[in-house]
Amino acid sequence: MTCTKEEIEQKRLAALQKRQNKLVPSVNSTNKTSTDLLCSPLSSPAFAGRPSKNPVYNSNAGFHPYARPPSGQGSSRNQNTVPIGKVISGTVYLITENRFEVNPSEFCVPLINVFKTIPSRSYDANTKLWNFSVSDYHELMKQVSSLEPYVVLGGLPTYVLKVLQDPTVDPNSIDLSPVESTLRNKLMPFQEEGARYGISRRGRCMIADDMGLGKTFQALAIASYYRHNWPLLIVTTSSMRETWQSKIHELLPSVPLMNIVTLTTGKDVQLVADRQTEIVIVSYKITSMHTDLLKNKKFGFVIIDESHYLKSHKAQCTLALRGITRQCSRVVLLSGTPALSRPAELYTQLALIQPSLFPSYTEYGKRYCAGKQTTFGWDMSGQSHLAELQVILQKRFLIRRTKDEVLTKLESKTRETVLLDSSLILRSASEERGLSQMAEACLNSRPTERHAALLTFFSESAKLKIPAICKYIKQLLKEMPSGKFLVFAHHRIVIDAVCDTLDECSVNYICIVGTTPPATRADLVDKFQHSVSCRCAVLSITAANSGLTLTAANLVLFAELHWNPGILSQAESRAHRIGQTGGVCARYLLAAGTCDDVMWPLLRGKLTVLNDVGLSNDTFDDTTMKHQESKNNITQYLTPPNLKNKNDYIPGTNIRKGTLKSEMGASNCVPDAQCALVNAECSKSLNVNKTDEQKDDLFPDDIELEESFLEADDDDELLANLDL
Ligand SMILES: Nc1ncnc2c1ncn2[C@@H]1O[C@H](COP(=O)(O)OP(=O)(O)OP(=O)(O)O)[C@@H](O)[C@H]1O
Repeated sequence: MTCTKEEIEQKRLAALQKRQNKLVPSVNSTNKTSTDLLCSPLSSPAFAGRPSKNPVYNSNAGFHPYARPPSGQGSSRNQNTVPIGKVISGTVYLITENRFEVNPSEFCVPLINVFKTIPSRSYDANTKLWNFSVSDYHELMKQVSSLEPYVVLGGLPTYVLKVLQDPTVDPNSIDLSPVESTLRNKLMPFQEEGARYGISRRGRCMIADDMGLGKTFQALAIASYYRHNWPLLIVTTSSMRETWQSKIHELLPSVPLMNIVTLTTGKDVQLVADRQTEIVIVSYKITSMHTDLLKNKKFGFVIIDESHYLKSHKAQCTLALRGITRQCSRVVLLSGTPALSRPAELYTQLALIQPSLFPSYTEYGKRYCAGKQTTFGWDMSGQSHLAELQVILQKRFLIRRTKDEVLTKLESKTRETVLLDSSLILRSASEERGLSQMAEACLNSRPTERHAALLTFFSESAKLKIPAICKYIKQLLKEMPSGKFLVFAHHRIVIDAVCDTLDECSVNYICIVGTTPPATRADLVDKFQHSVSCRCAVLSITAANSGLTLTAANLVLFAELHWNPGILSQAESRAHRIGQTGGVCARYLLAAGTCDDVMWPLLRGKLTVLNDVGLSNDTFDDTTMKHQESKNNITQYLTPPNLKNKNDYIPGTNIRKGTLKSEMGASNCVPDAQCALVNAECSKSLNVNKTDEQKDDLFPDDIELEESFLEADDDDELLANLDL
């Protein structure tokens, strides 16, 4: 038997009536009838001054106070279709330290009327949302509660309110005289400010300054200030242990060398337990191997260098450090790139600094990573409420300065891309088809399959790029007869090919890959920095992107990309840091039709997210493009035509949106303005403001990606990343 429309509506009303009756106890006024409840918001201050007929009357359903008033007042929706029992929800989040915004699920007159009673209200015509002063937060929430249960706003989480109310210590009031004078006298003014910040946070913070700004100096200054809390544990990458030891020796001469233990093998274990040992320096790997030993030492101060390695909250090393830091009073994290690609990567580090601020990873992810539950668990690969996260980071966790801000004498870094000569990127028709399929798999397959597709594409592209890379380096050596430069690559075959080319051209160089022993690295760096004849450093992107100072170079070439913008930024900073006396150019060698075509726009999108949360001021947008000399027509740079999906292409051209070709702009067929628009669209579709469908369009998890990436790597860089 089927019901008529009227019968259905009657049943619906009866059900609603029942539900409203059930709601009675949860509403403040227990004496109200269900009809009162339906109409109760009408008597709230939000409706003051409103004509009594204003609530939309539905002949079947009665008054519905939250439907938008009839036409002419903004909404095109049919008022009569709004069901009585509908609840208007909304989110509240910070947009600056002093203001918050409300984003209701839909237009709602009573809510707007409440907004209009708040003195600090402000309407943003761009977002079409209302925002208010934080000082009016409780007042607004109190007034909105009078609209319950029809309007329910999710307020600011308790931890956000706690951060806002935090009594702050003025860093300028801190006296640095307890810091050992040798170090104190060397600190630059911004480094003093960093040390003061750390002390004002009671020794629990992150120094997130740009690479090469002397985070080591600042961390040791904070540690020296809290010397009464030692023993001090320094956790760093295996290649940086010796550097830390020599810095301590140089900057804190009052610590006897015999009281510093650099734990490299099991045989030093006894020394850790020794009572006179004041400082222990360990790698991440050894931290996980000897967790109990380190816990027993009861360190009072822990420095975690390059803390962005702690991306995964489930990794063994993270768990070990959680146990060790929980029992100590001071924890200082150091990273120039705390999140390499997305907000989810920050959680582990933040939880080490303040274990109890965020209730859980899930809560953090739901709020700041647009966390969504999927059939495979939570997807935390997105981003949300970035402005609020930025406020929390700045108020509670970290200090970050860029080179531009503090090293005014340091010349700026420029970034260029060179489109390699495609006539040298030889491929047969079947290889061409294979590449097209790989590109298509990267862009269109399911996220789980996409990882593998990208890895295959990456390694196939490496082989193809080699002749063009080598030709470019030969050309460069001719055009630049003097001056030093760095060449970063990932695959061993590319690194070997670059070394062979340098040998062929009789160029003196150093090479650092994952298997280069830490002790040898220091000698190689010394040779590059000081030997006039040594012109080039060939470096593995994964093994040598951090910790090295190679300021003798003014040019940094990237023969291959990496999907992590932070890794590339770190690598560029080997040359662009304190000690650099000239300008630095970072030059990316790209080949159209290879995986560069997929990775370049991906990188730009990821950087945009980090900019939004205040963890990067970098973009790849201002990169200028050059061409390696070629006899061939530019049309060969087009992405293979069989990949075409009409929506992915610039109308009227063969150019895929956001690809290398599209970035070449006016020179070939796309007017500049159109090109800029396309690139903007492209970065939007990559990571920023993603819709659910677009999210599916991304490589979801760098951690997983990197693990499989390392497995697929034919170089010993695997060790470099695992033997941290
Ligand atoms: N106050 C200072 N006086 C002299 N040299 C300094 C000072 N601060 C930093 N340096 C030098 O600048 C270089 C970079 O310092 P450091 O390695 O501490 O930077 P960082 O921020 O930790 O870099 P990264 O993020 O790349 O590890 C080093 O060679 C260091 O000796």
